[in-house]
Amino acid sequence: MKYIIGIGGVTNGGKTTLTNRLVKLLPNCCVIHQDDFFKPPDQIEVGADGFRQWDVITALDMEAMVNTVKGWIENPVKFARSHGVRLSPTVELEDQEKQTHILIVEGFLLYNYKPLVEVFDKCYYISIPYEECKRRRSTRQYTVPDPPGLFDGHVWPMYLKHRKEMEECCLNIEYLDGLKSKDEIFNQVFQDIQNTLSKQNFKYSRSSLPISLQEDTSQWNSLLFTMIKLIFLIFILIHTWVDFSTGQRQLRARAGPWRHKVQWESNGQVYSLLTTGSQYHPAVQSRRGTQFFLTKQRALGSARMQNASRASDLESRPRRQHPNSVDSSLSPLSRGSVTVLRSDAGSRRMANSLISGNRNQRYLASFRREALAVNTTDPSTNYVLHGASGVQTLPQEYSGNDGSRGQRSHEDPVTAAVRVQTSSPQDNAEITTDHSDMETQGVNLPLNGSKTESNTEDVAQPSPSVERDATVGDATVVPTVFPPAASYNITEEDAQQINPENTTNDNSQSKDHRNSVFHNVYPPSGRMRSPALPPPASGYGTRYFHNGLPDLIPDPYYIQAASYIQRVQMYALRCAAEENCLSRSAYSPSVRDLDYRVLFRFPQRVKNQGTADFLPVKPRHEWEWHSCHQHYHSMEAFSNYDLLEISTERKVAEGHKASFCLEDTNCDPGVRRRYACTAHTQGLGPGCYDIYHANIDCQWIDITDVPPGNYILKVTVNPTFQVEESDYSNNVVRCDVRYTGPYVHVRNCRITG
Ligand SMILES: Nc1ncnc2c1ncn2[C@@H]1O[C@H](COP(=O)(O)OP(=O)(O)OP(=O)(O)O)[C@@H](O)[C@H]1O
Ligand SMILES: NC(=O)c1ccc[n+]([C@@H]2O[C@H](CO)[C@@H](O)[C@H]2O)c1
Repeated sequence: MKYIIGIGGVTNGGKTTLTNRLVKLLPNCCVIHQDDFFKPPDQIEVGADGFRQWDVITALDMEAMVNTVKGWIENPVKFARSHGVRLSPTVELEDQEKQTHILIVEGFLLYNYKPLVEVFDKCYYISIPYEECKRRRSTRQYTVPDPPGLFDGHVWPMYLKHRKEMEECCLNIEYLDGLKSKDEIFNQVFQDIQNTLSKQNFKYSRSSLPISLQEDTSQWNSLLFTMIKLIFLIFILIHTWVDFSTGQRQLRARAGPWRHKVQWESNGQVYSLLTTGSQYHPAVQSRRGTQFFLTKQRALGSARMQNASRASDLESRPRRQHPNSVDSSLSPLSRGSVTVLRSDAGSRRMANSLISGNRNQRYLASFRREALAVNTTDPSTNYVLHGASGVQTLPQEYSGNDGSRGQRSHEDPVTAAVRVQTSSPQDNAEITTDHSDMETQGVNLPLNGSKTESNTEDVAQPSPSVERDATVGDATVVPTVFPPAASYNITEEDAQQINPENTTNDNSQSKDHRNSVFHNVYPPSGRMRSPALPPPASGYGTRYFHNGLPDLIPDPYYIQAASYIQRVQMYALRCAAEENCLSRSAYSPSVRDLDYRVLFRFPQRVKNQGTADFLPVKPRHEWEWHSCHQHYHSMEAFSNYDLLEISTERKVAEGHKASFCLEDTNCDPGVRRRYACTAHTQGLGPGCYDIYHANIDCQWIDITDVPPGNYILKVTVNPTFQVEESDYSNNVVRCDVRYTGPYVHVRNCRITG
């Protein structure tokens, strides 16, 4: 049985407050928030009144919203699971027919869009008078804060207009007085839902609904039977848990082939990868003297010791790793001999993507794609996939090192689609963007739509505007030679000049090959093959946009769209350690390579909305080469990540400078990509976006030492103002973070200046 409830009403009427309370008490209840289907700010029309028209139906991606509702109708169990909604245990055991599933759709413009109106079984509408509405609204901080005069100039007039239209439509709506207390409103609605459901003979489990329904003896018998099945289920779960918790200890005690097990955890789900052990080469001290976390106290026997010496050998030999692949020593998946990948947790829930809290099916595709993209550079690689409960699984970010910022993939969407198809519906992170009080979280299932629209286009599918010509593409032109020490950036045209044949030097033995270990050892002049380029002009040589100033703006929607927790073992974090992406405790000598770090991962998208290129401060010859990630660092700090205490804004996790490689990952329609990290041209042109997916290396805060609680995530771009911008007030995004241990809920991301 499916029951869809609409909770509409005026802004700040108390829709979200009511919804959150209902969700907690109604069984198998999912929520869709209309606010999560707002289009991104730059797609919101500016009216003749000068205001962005937020309060009209075209500001929302209603098609996506309706599709999301349809997704629930098609399969509420799958939907609930994929959005992290806890289902009552009986759902697993009962007939589909007997199950009750409830969907609450909450929003300010629910009853003005016909395709949506048609789905409701029950419509509520909360209203409050003008003064109260204005008062409550003034206390609110939306993702995009209200400019002065918006309420009187746009919000309230639009509310009156829409309400009139709705009333003329003769819908059967139950009006609620939003001036009543929260309790009163809740009791009224809850009672009403109960009555309706019992009238319709909906059957609830007694434990999940706090009213007793008429039950006969046969129902009691069935309940008893269900209880027995439940106890059995709990027994199995405990057994599995005990097995797992002892797993790591056993692993340490054993040695030899097949004993090496890569384990990681994403949003509460544990994954593991068994390898022959031959793929793993322990890290050695880095050239830069970074202290490594790999401990010498490993008790893994002689097989490992051999590996260790092999690793040292490797360090002194040319490393022939494609820069777009992960370090093979850390990446069993990128080699041919990978053997077993399995999901210990059975039905695996993947970390990226859609979310309880941030909600849109189209996001789902894009982030799943991202999550599922495995860096398999070797086509001969075979995978054997096991799902403990028969659920098909694919490797996601099997380690912390699935890709660096220099290795951002622009994956073929077809491949992506295929991968998405093979994923299970459970492959979703639990991310909440609900803007209500953090305590009232419940089992929200927000599906962020608005954000979705643009992000999907930007991430999941190649934007029509993006010109993916060979000179900028990841795999084609990479200048195999470098200009002499000079203070300029190489633009796409420069790259062409340097490598006029537009070919890649494929001889990996050559010292000029970009992957050659000699590449960084020889002075740049030794690698010079092209005529010297003209001396730098001011502005580091860009010939495109050097008038005006750049203006970076981080995308708040992007951050909250795909945040999750990942637990990764130390030895899979070698590059990260080298880049100082871990907190101090990771470098303690007592830390073993099988110990876990807890990583709070999130994506980032930064736009240059200014009128000039954002260019690295350092001249090119001063860029620092990071061999682990195979890219240059062109400025001291491009972006900082911090986790703060809410009241004092004190840092609770040692933030770190985000690893980065500036590039035009994507551009607005009509704007050409000119900077590509893989072509060693770093910069961000006006109208372009520098995108960092949540599953790349170092795209996190190491929160191993942070206790569960509520925090603020602070993301700052151009934190030290090294590069001049026209506006620094939009460089910081703050988000509300609720960290529960296995999960993190990121909400209310906003630009805070
Ligand atoms: N019955 C009530 N009495 C007094 N204050 C209330 C009541 N219900 C909600 N509020 C307060 O009003 C504010 C807005 O509530 P809420 O977020 O639930 O509204 P909303 O209708 O979802 O708004 P919007 O659609 O604009 O997001 C909050 O500060 C909330 O605490
Ligand atoms: N959620 C948002 O992105 C957003 C941005 C700007 C304004 N709003 C307001 O939200 C209300 C509905 O809940 C509307 O009145 C919008 O003005 C929301």
